[in-house]
Order: sequence, then structure tokens, then C-alpha cells
Amino acid sequence: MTRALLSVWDKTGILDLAKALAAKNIGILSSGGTAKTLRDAGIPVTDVSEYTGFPEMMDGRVKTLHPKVHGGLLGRRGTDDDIMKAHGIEGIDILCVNLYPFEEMSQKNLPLDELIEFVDIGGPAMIRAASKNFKDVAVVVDPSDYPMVIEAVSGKGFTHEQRLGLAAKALTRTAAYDGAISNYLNSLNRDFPTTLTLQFANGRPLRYGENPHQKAAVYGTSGIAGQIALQGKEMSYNNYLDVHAAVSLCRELPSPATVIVKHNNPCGVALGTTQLASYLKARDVDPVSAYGSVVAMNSQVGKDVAEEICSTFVEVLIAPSFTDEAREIMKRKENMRLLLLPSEVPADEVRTIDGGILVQRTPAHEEGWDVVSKRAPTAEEVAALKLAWKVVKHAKSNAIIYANATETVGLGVGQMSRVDSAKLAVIKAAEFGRTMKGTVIASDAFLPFADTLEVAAAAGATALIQPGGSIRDAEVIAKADELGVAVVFTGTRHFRH
Ligand SMILES: NC(=O)c1ncn([C@@H]2O[C@H](COP(=O)(O)O)[C@@H](O)[C@H]2O)c1NC=O
Repeated sequence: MTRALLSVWDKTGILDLAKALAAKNIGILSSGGTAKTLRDAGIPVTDVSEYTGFPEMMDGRVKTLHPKVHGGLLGRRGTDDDIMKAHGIEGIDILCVNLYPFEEMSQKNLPLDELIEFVDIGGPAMIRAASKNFKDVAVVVDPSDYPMVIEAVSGKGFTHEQRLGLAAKALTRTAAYDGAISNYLNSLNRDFPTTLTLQFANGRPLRYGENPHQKAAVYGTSGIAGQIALQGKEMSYNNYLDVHAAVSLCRELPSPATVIVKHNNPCGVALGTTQLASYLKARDVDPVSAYGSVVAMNSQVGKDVAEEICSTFVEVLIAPSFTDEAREIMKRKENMRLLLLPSEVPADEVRTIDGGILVQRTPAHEEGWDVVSKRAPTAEEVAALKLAWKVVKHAKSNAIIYANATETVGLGVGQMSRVDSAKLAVIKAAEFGRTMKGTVIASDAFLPFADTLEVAAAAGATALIQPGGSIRDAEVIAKADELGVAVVFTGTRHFRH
């Protein structure tokens, strides 16, 4: 290796790399700002403009876009040597580039004229050239790879696998970069781009999909998808789905709270003065379904919670943190997976359908709150309505949630008819000796008839929260007034299909 070209926006670690190159007498070519950084540190460097005989121009729009650079990156050693020599093209053996920060700057609401200057042209062009010629050129786009490069140049050079791996990573980077620019330009003056380019890295095979005869993989570097469990068996496809459901609800609840999920639906949700109290209450809502469930908590898990969790069978426990004592106790359940509750909420929700995808965005606005009945809900009922409304948002439609101020009491979810959900919740709760007396109900969509209200009121519910908007709203409100039920309309529907 005789020559390297360094041209980086992010100068992190570049001096260490350049020093290692210089120590091995590898000549360094560099663009304006990078060359200055190296020169200021006393590292010998040749400006690209000196090598090409062309100045950097157009405010940096043209720096490295020259056949002497691209020929040096693309020329096949052994095949193109004569032509390279004839045109004074020197082979470039290592290319180190990172790009103008378009992704970051595109979040800053810059005028398009300003933002467009962050579209890097020369960098991706060189990366693509070097990647194509990976047999002869090592291409480095990530400062975290510098130590590996330093080791290679200081030792036996790059292996074929290393060059190929670097090229794959480099082209993945340019694909993401172009995707970000394309998404931005395709979504100007609209909410969603006309063409959507997505990239998910870190693909790992799963043991199987929803069922053992199905092959599956997971992709992602952040949130749940990016995590390696702190302990336990490998996460399964269904675990990921259930954890996603549990986390989406748990994040919205005041802390401490516990959400227990089975097959993508909450089967017990509770608030408590302590994390343990909330867990015990949530588990008691439906202890049968809680067996083999996914449990999400939104405050630290200590010894007491760990002991309780270990007294039953939990597939996955997810919480913001675990005390050392709790971790030690939970080692007893070596198969149970432990994950950390991610704080960041994903911006858009994406689901696949036959031939395409669906994308939706939930605004972070406050729910409406209109009391439409003669009787206003009491403070106790208001607290219960708030909890039930949060839970119903995360249950499969049609959903009817019965709750008191601190816990769900009955959950009727995923039924084709709303009134069935109302009935099922009562039947299930009765199995565990629970009554709906004094509960409130939340309905994810408007009540089309008064029947659901009648079922709930007969079971003992005293207040209802729902979006409203039915042509028979007046009928439902009249029935509520007759039964003494307080009714709140939110104006926002929470279907979940
Ligand atoms: N125009 C060019 O020929 C060109 N060649 C390299 N770049 C980029 O310029 C940056 C480095 O610039 P500097 O060394 O001047 O700080 C890198 O992010 C590199 O990707 C260029 N800039 C934009 O396209």
C-alpha cells in the first residue's frame, strides 16, 4: 500500500489514522479542510488539488471529482497499469471518507438552497468507486473502523474479507445517505414522501417466525429491535411483537405502572404506589393469562419485584433499569429475557401489507375531554377514565376496557362486535371473582347503539369514555342520563387493527 486519500467531514480519529499511515510511509492525499487538519498536526500531506492540477472550486462543490482521483480508485492493478501510467494516475489503496451531514441538517428547517449544499457529491462518488474496486482498495466510512485499519496497515494488510466487508458497509452508507436525500426531496410540501426509502441494519435471523415452520429475521439498531437481552433465551418473533405492544402502552402511563401483554393485547394494567404494588395488581387482573406473558414496567425493578416475577413464568420483563440484587435474583430464571425500556418513541408506525406498506403518524396532542352527560364524572371516575382511555388505545379493536382509578378490571378486546367485548370482559372478570361495580369503561370507537352501555351499566360501570361521533350519540347520551352514567367524549378514535 503506497497511497491513501482522506476526505472527511467528521474529523474524529483522523489524526490517529493519518499518523499510522505516515509511519508506514503511505502517502496521504487530502481535500482542503482535512489536509489543513493533518498539516496543522505536523503530518505530511499532499493536497488533492496539487495532485490533480485543478483547484477546489465552486465553494467546495468540486474538490475530488477528477479522473486522476477516480482513476486512482477504479484502476485495476495489473490490468489498467499502463493506462494509469500514461495519464499520470497514481493508484489509491485506502480511501477514508465520511459525508456532509445531510441527515442532521435536514432536521433543522433550513431553506432548500442552504440544505442542498449539504448534499455530498464527491464523497459518495469516491466511496462507490473504491467499493467497486474493493479487491485493490480498502474503503473506510466509519471512524469506529479506524483501529482495524491501523492494525491492518501496521501489520499484514487487509484480508479479502475485510475489504469486502468495508465495501459492503460503504455502499450501505451511500444507500442510506441517498435514501435520506430522496425521502426529503420527495416529501417537500407533503406529509409523506411519494417514494419512501427505508434502511434497517443489524439483521439477525430468528429461530423461527410466528410458528416453527416459518423462517424469520429481525432488523434494527435502536429501540427494542436493536437490543441484546441482558439475560435469557434469544428473543423470538412473537416476543418482539408482544414487547412492542407492552412498551407502547407502558411509556404512556404515569410511573410506577405495569403492563402485562399476551398475544399483543394487554391482559392486566395497573398503577401503584410502588412498582411491586402495580405488578401484583396487574397480575391479579387475569392471573391465568399473565402466565407466560410479556411484562413491561416503567420504574426500576428491585429485589421485591424480581422475587415475585421469579415465582411465576414470564417470557420477557422490560423495565428502565434493574438493581444489581434484582439481576442476581432473576438469574434463577435463566431463560427469562430482560430488556431495557427504550425512552425514545418511534416517529412513524410502519406495517406491511400484500404488495406494500402502511405508514401512520400519531400527533402528540392532548386528547379532548367533553362531558356530554347530565352528570359529570367524579374525581375518582376521572382518574379511572384516564387510565381506561390510555389502555384502550393499545388494545385490538373492538375494545372495551373496564377500570378503576389504578387498574384495569376487565378487558374485552379484539372482537368483531363491540357489545361482545363489553360482555366478554364481564364474564372473564367474574372468573377471577371480580365485579365491575364502581368501574368505568373506555371504548376505542364510538358506541353505535346504546347496547354496550346497557351491558356495562348492568354490570356496575358508572362512567364511559369514548370518542363520540355516532349518528346515535344522542340516543346513547339519553340512555346514560337515564342510568346515571357520566359520559365523556374525546373526539379522538383509537381503532387498532
Ligand atoms: N465536491 C467534491 O469533490 C468533494 N469531495 C469530497 N467531498 C466531501 O468533502 C468533505 C471533506 O472536506 P474537507 O476535507 O474540505 O473538510 C467530505 O465530507 C467529503 O465527502 C466533496 N464535497 C462535496 O461533494
